[in-house]
Amino acid sequence: MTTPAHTTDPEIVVAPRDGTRVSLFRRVLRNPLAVASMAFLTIAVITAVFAQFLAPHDPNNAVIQNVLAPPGADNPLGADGAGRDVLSRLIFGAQFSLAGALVALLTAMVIGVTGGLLAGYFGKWIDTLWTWVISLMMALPTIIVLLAARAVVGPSLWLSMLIFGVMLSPAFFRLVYASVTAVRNELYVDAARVSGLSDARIIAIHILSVVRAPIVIQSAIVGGIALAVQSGLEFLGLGDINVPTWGSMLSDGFTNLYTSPMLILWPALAIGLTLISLTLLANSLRDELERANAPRKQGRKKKATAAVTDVKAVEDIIRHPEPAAPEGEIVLEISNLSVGYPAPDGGIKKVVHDVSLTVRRGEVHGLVGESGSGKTQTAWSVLRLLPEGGKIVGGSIHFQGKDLTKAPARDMEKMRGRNIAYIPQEPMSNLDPSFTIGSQLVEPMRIQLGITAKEAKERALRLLARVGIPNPERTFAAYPHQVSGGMAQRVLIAGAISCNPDLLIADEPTTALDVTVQAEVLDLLRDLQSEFQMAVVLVTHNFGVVADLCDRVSVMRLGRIVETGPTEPIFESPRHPYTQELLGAILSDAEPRGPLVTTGSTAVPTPNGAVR
Ligand SMILES: Nc1ncnc2c1ncn2[C@@H]1O[C@H](COP(=O)(O)OP(=O)(O)OP(=O)(O)O)[C@@H](O)[C@H]1O
Repeated sequence: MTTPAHTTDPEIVVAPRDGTRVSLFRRVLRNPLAVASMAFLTIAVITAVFAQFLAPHDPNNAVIQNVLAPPGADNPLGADGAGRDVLSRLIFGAQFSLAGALVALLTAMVIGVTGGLLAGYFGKWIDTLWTWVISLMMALPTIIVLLAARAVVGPSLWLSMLIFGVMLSPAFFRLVYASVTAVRNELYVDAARVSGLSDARIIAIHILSVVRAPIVIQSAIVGGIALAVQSGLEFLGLGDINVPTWGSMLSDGFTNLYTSPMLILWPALAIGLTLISLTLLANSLRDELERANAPRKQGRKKKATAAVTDVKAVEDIIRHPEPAAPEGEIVLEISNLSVGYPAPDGGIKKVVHDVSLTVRRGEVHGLVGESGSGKTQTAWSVLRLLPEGGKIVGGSIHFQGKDLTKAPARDMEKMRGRNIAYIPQEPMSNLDPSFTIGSQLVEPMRIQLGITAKEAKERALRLLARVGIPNPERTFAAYPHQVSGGMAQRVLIAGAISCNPDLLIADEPTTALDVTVQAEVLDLLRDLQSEFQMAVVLVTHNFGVVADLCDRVSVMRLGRIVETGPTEPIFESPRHPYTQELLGAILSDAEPRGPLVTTGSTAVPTPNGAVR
C-alpha cells in the first residue's frame, strides 16, 4: 500500500509520484512475462513488416525437386509438400496472418467502440438501435456466416477477416457500453457539460479515458481469437491457397505429418507463441490495471453535512447587513417559468409553477425553500440542463435579453461556462478522478476563451491563488483525491469564474462542507461576486447563507415562489406564513435546548427547544 508523503500544506495528501499514476505501459514493463511477450510480438511484427527483405525465397515458388526436402543450405527449414521454402513461407506467413488478424481486430474495434460510446453516452433511440444490431450479430453463428461468405465471394483472407471483425464487434461494444453507462451520470460529466464542453469533447476527454485501458486489454484477447480462428479456417483448407499464412502451412504439415513431421512444428510454434504472448500480455495489463484501481487509502473522509444555523451568527448578520448592491442592468429575467415531467397518466406533472424573478448585475439572489420545493429545477432550467424527461413547459428565461428557452442547443453550449457558470453542491464528485486538477481547469478555458495551453495554465494558477489555495502549483498538478473537500470546492469556484461569467449559479455550494470551511467559502464567494460584479443565483435551504450573502431572496414552496423581495425586510417582517415558519425554525429567542432524552422515550427536542 502506498503511504502518503508528508507535506507542509495541511490540506494536500500527496500520493507518491511513482504510485498508481505511473503509466500503464511503464508498470507492465516491470513484469518479466509481459516483457518476454512484448519482445516476441515485436520480433513477429518486425518479421512481418520486413518479410520481403528477410525471406530467402518467393514463398509461393514451387520447385518440384525440392518436394518435402529436408533442411539444407538452400532451404534452412526444408521444403513443403509442393517444394516451397518453409522458412520463406513462415516469414511471409507472419505478414499475412498478423495482417489478417489486424483487419478483424480493427473492424471489431471501430464498430464496437463507436457503437458502445454512442449508445452508452447518448442512450435513448441510439442505445435501442445499437443494442438491437449487436444482439442480432450475437445471435448469428459466426462459423456459418464465414462459410456462407466464402461460398458467395470465394476464399479471400481479407474479406473473411473483415466479416469476422464485424462478428467480433459485440466483444468491444459490451465492454465500452458497460463502462460508459457507468460514468455517463457521474457528476463530473455533468460538470464538464456545464463548463461548456461539447458532447464530442466530453466523450474524448472524460469517457474515452475510462474505457481506454480495457480496450487495450480486449484488443490483445480479440487479436488472439482472430488469429486462432483464421488459422483454423486455413487449416481446414478454406483459405486462399495463393496466400502464405501460418494456417495454410499447418494444413500442409498435417497432410505430410507421417513423412515430414517437422513441417507442422514451425507454424504450430509461430501460432502458439503468438497466442500465448497475446494472452500473457492481456493478463499483465489486466493485473496492472486492477492493482491501480485497488481502493486507495482515502485521502480525506467525506465531510459531514453541516449547516450554518448558529442563531446568534445569523442574527448578527441581519443586524449588520451588507450594503445593498446598486441597481444594475438586468442580467437574468425569469417570467412565469413552469417545468414539468411526464406523468404516468400520459400528462405532464409540473414541479415548478409560474416562477418569476429578476437578477441584476452585481446582485445575489437567493432561492430558498425546503427540499423538493423546486429550487434546483429552476436553476437547471436556466442552464437548460434539466434531467431526462424534464421540460420547460411555460414561461421564458431572458439572459441578457436573449430567451434561453428558445436558444439553439449549440448557443447554450457556448454560453455555459463562458457566460453562465455553475458551482455544484458536491465538489469531489464534480471533478474527474482520472485527470489532474490543472488539466480540468485548463481545458474549458482553452475552448471557451480560445487561449493557448500555456496562457490557460498561467490563468489557472492565478485563479487558484485568488481563491485562496496556498500552493497553486502543487494543487494544479494534484489529482482530486489528493485535496480536501474545501479545496476541491475552491477549485470548482476558480473554474466557474475562469471565463468571467455574467451569471453564476451556485447550487448549495457549501452544503457538503464542514462549518468552518463553509464560512471561508461563503467569504470567498462574497469577495469574488463584488470583485467580478457577477449576477448570482444562490440555491440554498439555509437562511444563514441567505442572510450572509443575498441582496434579494425568493422563498419557494411546492414549486412556487411564495414570497420575494430584498433580504432585510423579509427577514425582519416575513409576510407569508411559510416564510414565517421557516424563519421561526432558526431565529428563536428561546433558551438553548436541553439535553436529548435518550432512554425510555423516543421524544426529540424541536428546534426551539420544546420536546415533541
Ligand atoms: N428527474 C425527475 N423526474 C421527476 N420529478 C423530478 C425529477 N427531478 C426532480 N423532480 C421533482 O421536482 C421537484 C423539485 O425538485 P428540486 O430538485 O428542484 O428540489 P429542491 O428544492 O432543489 O430540493 P433539494 O434541496 O432537495 O435539492 C421535486 O418534487 C422532485 O420530486
